Amino acid sequence: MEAPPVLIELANLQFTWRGATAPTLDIPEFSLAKGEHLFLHGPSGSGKSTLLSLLTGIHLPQAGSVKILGQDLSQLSGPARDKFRADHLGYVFQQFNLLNYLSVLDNVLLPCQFSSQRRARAGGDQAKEQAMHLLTRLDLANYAQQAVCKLSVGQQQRVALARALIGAPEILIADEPTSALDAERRGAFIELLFECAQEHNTAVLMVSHDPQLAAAFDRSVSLPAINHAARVTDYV
Ligand SMILES: Nc1ncnc2c1ncn2[C@@H]1O[C@H](COP(=O)(O)OP(=O)(O)OP(=O)(O)O)[C@@H](O)[C@H]1O
Repeated sequence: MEAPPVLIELANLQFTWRGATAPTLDIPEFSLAKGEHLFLHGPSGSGKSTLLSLLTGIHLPQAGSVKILGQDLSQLSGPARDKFRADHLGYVFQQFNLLNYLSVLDNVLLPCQFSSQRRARAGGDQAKEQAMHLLTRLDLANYAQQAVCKLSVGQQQRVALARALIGAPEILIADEPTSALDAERRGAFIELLFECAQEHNTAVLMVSHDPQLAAAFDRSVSLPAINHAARVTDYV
């Protein structure tokens, strides 16, 4: 059987925050294949959020390459990277980042406003139907017209998932998406996330501190703690 296409490919990546005494990230290789569910973990400060900011093209590495769907992000201008992100990446944030003054349905539809590709894949003028399908799947259909601020934390989390998946982005990135949920609801949320991602043919890269969640994933990658002392002596 042919290997599934590679969606994310990092090679010889180095990134150092300004003023840091050691590279924040030094990753010889890293990849995510189509359909894969990858768990990324590591101690606080190991660079998980920094890595996500490179995968989403918010920052660029000083060395090496970040290729998403074969596109080297360093070759794109800032606005082109913003468009590329909106077209191909769904993102679930730790604090959800929902717009409180909009309804649940309008929050879910937001990516279709920023990306014509996502809108087309969501059915164009029928995007509302895909949004309602996702909301039904996530047990939120009755809340579609409610303001998101009236929802519980778990419900808001599911709205954030629906928003990330509308228009079937190739990659879903979830940054500590379960940290606001209790242990029981964490497992259920991950299960739902996988099911919905599969329906939309979306690969999943999830970051979490919680090693107990790793078992549910195809593969785990661990970022080591940044050893400033050791690196500094390296340079002496
Ligand atoms: N904007 C920034 N400017 C300078 N240094 C930064 C910046 N953001 C992060 N860092 C530094 O980069 C290192 C990695 O931080 P990062 O937030 O990526 O780690 P993390 O693994 O996501 O941590 P946590 O699990 O606590 O969220 C830390 O030493 C941090 O102080």
